[in-house]
Amino acid sequence: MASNISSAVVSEHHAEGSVFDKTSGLRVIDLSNFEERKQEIAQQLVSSAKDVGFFFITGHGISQSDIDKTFEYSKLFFNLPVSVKEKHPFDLDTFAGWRGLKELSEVTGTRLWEQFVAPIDRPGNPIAGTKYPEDNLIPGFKKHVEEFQRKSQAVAGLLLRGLAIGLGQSEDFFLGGLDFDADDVATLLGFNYYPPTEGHWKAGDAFRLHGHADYNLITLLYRREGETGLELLPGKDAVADPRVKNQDIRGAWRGVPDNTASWVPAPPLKGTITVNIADILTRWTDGELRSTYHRVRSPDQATGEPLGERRSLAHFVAPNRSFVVKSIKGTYPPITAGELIASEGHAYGSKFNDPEWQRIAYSTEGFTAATATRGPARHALSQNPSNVFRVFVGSEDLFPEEAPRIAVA
Ligand SMILES: O=C(O)CCC(=O)C(=O)O
Ligand SMILES: [Fe+2]
Repeated sequence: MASNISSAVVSEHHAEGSVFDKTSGLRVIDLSNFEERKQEIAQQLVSSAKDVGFFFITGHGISQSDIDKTFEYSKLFFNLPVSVKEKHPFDLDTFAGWRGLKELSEVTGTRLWEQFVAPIDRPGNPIAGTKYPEDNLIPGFKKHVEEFQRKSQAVAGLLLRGLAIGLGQSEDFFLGGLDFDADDVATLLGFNYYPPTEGHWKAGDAFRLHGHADYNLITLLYRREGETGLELLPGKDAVADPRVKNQDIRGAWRGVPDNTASWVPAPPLKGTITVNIADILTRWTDGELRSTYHRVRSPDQATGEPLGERRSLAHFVAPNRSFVVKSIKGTYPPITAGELIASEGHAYGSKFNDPEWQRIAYSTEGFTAATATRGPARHALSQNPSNVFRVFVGSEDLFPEEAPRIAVA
């Protein structure tokens, strides 16, 4: 049984020792004493990975002070002036770098999210030396990112060993591409910053992060207590999405319409890391393990959610770029992890000037009463039914240093 979980949030202890979070229904998997318990852990991991593709882990050994320190670096980075951050722009080939509110608003339709995806800065990396601010601006930042990722990657190693065991493969089956010291290491630490919404929205009817599935192998998502908003769409994943061709699960920067019904809230659970299966693992396992769509909804004042800033850390664990991903049953053609990652980056890049894609991904199709009944959105939507997201870009005062590029009808 998980020891460091508050009994107030975890309800059911099932006969076989499984623990589930009451709010989200997600399984809480205790990784402690992995070597002795790996068969049991393996069964729990595979069950969750096949079912929702999301779960919480405890007994992971990452200290709260390491996590807190990484969140402190997040503050230091995002507090830098835009003129500094934009010197390290998002790179389409490696998925690393900074994406600001203005850029993301054009691609995703939301103006409530800023991201810095931090690489491991090895000399052989094509973007070596280009993605970090000068060390005197944030002393020790790059070094800390590497140390933190090394620890987090060790936890990912346990998860991948467990998943391999549970699938009847050799224990190191998924570890082949995870050489952290190689020059083509591709694992990244995503820093997400969602600005405060207080005074701008009265209800939880805008999205901080659009619905998406992660492009990488497996994600360890670090969140802060009380920072709600993450929602999942069980059953809607990379394989189930008809817009993703069955023979081609690769990054496509797919947006799932945010109006789709049945999003399940998954608030953070004290002492745990949230883990999700991502596209490369789905591809590798012929769709057996699910890369599930998820998003971050803006807080709803009516239900007392905090309206202040929100931050998260997404450790996007990925095989090294030269590693060839071959699906177990041969459903998908072999491809290098580097190509998969770059195709996701380029798909994102191609959205800049593609209004038709934005229309399909984020706006009206299937738009239902679920959103239409919520406060300001309803009114604004009635003014401009063509795109629900555009109605929120009127709040330029949120980001005074950025001029609005999208006209509000
Ligand atoms: O901020 C969150 O809770 C989710 C972040 C996420 O899904 C991502 O960075 O891919
Ligand atoms: Fe994600």
